[in-house]
Amino acid sequence: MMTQDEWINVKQEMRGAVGESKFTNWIEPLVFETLRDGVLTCSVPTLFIGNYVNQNYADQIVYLLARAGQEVERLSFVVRNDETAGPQQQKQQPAAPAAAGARRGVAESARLEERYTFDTFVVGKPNALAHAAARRVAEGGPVAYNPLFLYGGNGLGKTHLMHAIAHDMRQNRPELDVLYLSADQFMYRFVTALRERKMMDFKHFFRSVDVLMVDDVQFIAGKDSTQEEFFHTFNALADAGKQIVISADCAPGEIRDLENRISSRLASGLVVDLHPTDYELRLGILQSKVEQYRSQHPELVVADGVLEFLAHRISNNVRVLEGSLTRLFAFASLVGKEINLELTQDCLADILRASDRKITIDEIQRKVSEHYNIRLSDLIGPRRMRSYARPRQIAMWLSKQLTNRSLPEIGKRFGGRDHTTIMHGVRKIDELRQTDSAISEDLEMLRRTLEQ
Ligand SMILES: Nc1ncnc2c1ncn2[C@@H]1O[C@H](COP(=O)(O)OP(=O)(O)OP(=O)(O)O)[C@@H](O)[C@H]1O
Repeated sequence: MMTQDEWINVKQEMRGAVGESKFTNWIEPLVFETLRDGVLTCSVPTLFIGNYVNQNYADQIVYLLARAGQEVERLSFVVRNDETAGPQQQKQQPAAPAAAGARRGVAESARLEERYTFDTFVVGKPNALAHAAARRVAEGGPVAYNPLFLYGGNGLGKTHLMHAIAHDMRQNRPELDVLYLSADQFMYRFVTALRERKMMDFKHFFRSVDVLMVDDVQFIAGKDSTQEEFFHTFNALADAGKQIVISADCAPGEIRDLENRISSRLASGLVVDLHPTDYELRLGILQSKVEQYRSQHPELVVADGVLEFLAHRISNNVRVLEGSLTRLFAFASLVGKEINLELTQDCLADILRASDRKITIDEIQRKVSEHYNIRLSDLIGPRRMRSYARPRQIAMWLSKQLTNRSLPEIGKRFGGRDHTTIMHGVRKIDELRQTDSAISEDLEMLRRTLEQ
């Protein structure tokens, strides 16, 4: 025989032992129901809580009960609803919404854009690796890349690839619960759960998925409690062998104000970079978009040379490229003309002017030598001291990233060096920026000033 008061005392002792937040999350919701044949039964809002308590706190609770003179061998949990709640049910929110939402499938995650599929994703050198990794994750099997971390600049296709993974899974493995959402939606749900005191539901919701995809994770950097919760969610899922896919605008180690333990966890799977588009990829994307449009508007005629012109002149960002085409299509159908070079130049004058601003290797070399306070001639010249060699490799890396110049062309601008030297320099910096935060910060800073 055990009284409610004795149980409350045990709970209060647990409060002291586990701390306030764990107490609120896990112990407070336990409502004593019966003690029979050495089995203490409590009701809980969700079975998840029961399982969690069993795994993490059962021994401690049994020990405290023994100290209070109660012989308990094990704990058992039943899920309560409003009608069956025990006499001292706390102000716990009903569990129904989370339980019902638990098996929600892809459709109940954030809205997925229909057209963001693998079929509509054009693959080229700059995004081949990211595409292959995304495909592999969508296929499933043993979780080889966990997490898959996709990063790259604006409009390079991160969201498209994430939606493509989700679409693919929905089609081929409908039994999986796939949750896709942006990091700000994660934060919004977290803050709402806190405010409405529904943290249990929140935790249950996120820990019950098979695949978690969080887009633009840089958004939670600097938001302390959201980061913390994200970290726990991440660990719980990863430990349970669930697939996680994350995207951001830069590499894990380069996300400002993101705690180290989180960035190193994010970097613990496969980290893949979507590089700025090159001419071939831009042309391929343009051709594919025109084909898609023409399948519905066969009257559209695009003169020879227009797509090549656009692929040459418009920036890396695929969003800008798409926007240009959409404007051209609208304009052409309005005036009932074919899209030729003249119409293109008229219609896109502002976009073309804006993308005229190209970063040059000269500019990069100047900025880098200023930043490291060395002479331009030393940056380009033959001296091999580390204090020159490292900035030189950084300038090579930036030239590769921010211009469309080939390795031999870059080599020529660095005192006539061979393209293999440039390749070595670029690789070295690629390695260092993963491990050396000073270098990765320098790169980010230089990139920003150059892109202004
Ligand atoms: N390789 C590609 N093939 C076809 N379309 C692409 C490709 N890359 C990007 N796009 C298109 O470009 C647009 C921008 O892509 P997306 O939103 O995925 O970029 P993002 O990397 O998530 O950008 P941001 O960081 O700004 O959110 C989308 O309409 C997408 O369909």
